[in-house]
Amino acid sequence: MAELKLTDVEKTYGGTVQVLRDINLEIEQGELVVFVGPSGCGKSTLLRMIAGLEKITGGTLEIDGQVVNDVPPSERGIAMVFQSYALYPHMTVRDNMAFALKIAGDDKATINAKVQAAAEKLQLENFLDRLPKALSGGQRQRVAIGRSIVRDPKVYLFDEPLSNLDASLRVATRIQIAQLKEEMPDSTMVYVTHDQVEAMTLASRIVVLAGGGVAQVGAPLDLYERPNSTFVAKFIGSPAMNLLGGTIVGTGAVTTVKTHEGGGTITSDYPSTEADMGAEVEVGIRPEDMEETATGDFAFEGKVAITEALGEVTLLYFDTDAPDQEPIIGKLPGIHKDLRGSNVRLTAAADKVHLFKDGISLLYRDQKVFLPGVQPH
Ligand SMILES: Nc1ncnc2c1ncn2[C@@H]1O[C@H](COP(=O)(O)OP(=O)(O)OP(=O)(O)O)[C@@H](O)[C@H]1O
Repeated sequence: MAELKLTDVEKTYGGTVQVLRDINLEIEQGELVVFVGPSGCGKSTLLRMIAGLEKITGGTLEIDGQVVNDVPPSERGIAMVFQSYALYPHMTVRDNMAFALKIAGDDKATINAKVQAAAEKLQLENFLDRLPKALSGGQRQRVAIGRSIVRDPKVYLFDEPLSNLDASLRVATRIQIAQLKEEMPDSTMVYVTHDQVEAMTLASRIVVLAGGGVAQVGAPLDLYERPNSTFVAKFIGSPAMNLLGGTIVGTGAVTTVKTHEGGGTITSDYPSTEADMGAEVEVGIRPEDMEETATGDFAFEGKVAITEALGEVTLLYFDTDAPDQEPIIGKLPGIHKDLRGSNVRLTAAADKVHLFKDGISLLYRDQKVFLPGVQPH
């Protein structure tokens, strides 16, 4: 039985403004599911509906087999960790963590044991007698997580828990959350973030939300390797996947495409049928899958307008002919500042060349794909 089951869930504000629709998701016990999507797509709203902080205006939400649409937050068996920690400033770490247990009427020995166990999991044993103001942001967030752990909830909900932390603390706390999840393999977690690295590294599955619906659900590397639409292709991965217009000139078990910009010919492992001959498609190649070539097939040839040498890699930004076309980006290992101003041909292995028709991957054209009417940014 799914720990969390959302069936045709929708959210309408004020009877007219629909922000989410047709949300169908099953989250199994032990999963860590991450919601990502462009700003305003409804990630927090969906999380808050699961928590019971926001009314569900259509569909059903089940936790552990029980419909909980009208069950108050405190009776849902969930714990929510917010970006803002929400600690009581005048209470020590120990008292913050013990608070909910005291309210619930647990005895002192039980409370102490639970607080101690949570503090050990979160490396907070040495801070139990401090006030929140004497802690770093990362430590405060761990106290907030500890406050959830002591309650042993069925589901943990995290709403951008790391977004108030600076870059290095963010990395350290992200790794602690990953370790914590490993120590609690049976706990179910739902996590909202803007951060691609958090999504890719923490998630067992990612839910890409956009335009009020679910664009794709899958394991992080599935979404990276087999995005179902140009939207997901551009949203997952940084810098974003390049999309080149092209015409199919060879069909079968592999597909050959002549590209418009930069006039190359490239082969993709995506299969096609004879009926696809001559079809207009978009060829997707990630910057990191582009290779420089002097001979043979290539996807794109152009003049390098800008180089960004980052140390281990160099990003090449190409001039494109079409005024509304985003720059084509290549990411080559090593330092290549000298390529600025020169003509470069880029190619990619056939298994790294994605094909999309009308925004939908050729691999997914027999499936229902939700195409959001918004562009990722
Ligand atoms: N009380 C409200 N009344 C009307 N519209 C609302 C209300 N609360 C949120 N919205 C709208 O619902 C949409 C989803 O908001 P939500 O905060 O869930 O998005 P989000 O994906 O979490 O965004 P972000 O990534 O920027 O935090 C937004 O367009 C927002 O303007």
